[in-house]
Amino acid sequence: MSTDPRAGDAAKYVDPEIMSELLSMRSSIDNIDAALVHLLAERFKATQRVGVLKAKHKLPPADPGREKAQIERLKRLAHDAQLDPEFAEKFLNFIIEEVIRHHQALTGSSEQPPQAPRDPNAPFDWASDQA
Ligand SMILES: C=C(O[C@@H]1C=C(C(=O)O)C=C[C@H]1O)C(=O)O
Repeated sequence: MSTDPRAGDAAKYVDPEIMSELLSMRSSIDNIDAALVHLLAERFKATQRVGVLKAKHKLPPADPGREKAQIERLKRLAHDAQLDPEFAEKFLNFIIEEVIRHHQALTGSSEQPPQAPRDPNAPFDWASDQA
């Protein structure tokens, strides 16, 4: 029985010579996934600082204009990098939703973020929530 965490179920049905090629590719995937986790951790530290600033100065948790610009920018970058721009948009919206949830928790707002996927053209209606 294999104890290599990269092997997964493939060890049961993949020939040994193909398996070593697969394991080598999975090593790169492991490194990339580790980098993604570290990058996300740094991004959430940065957005948490923004959330503290917003709470301190009573600013709304969401900024739809900033989100729209950021999503458009990342879609252009994704396109240039041969990554599906629609996927990049969904991924960023997923992260932003979580960030807004954190910001709402810091401000004590009960506003629920819109369900994913967030429409970048539909502004988050912070003002009406304050009425
Ligand atoms: C981080 C911020 O707060 C929210 C989260 C954003 C993000 O994760 O990129 C962008 C805009 C805001 O809706 C910000 O205002 O900069």
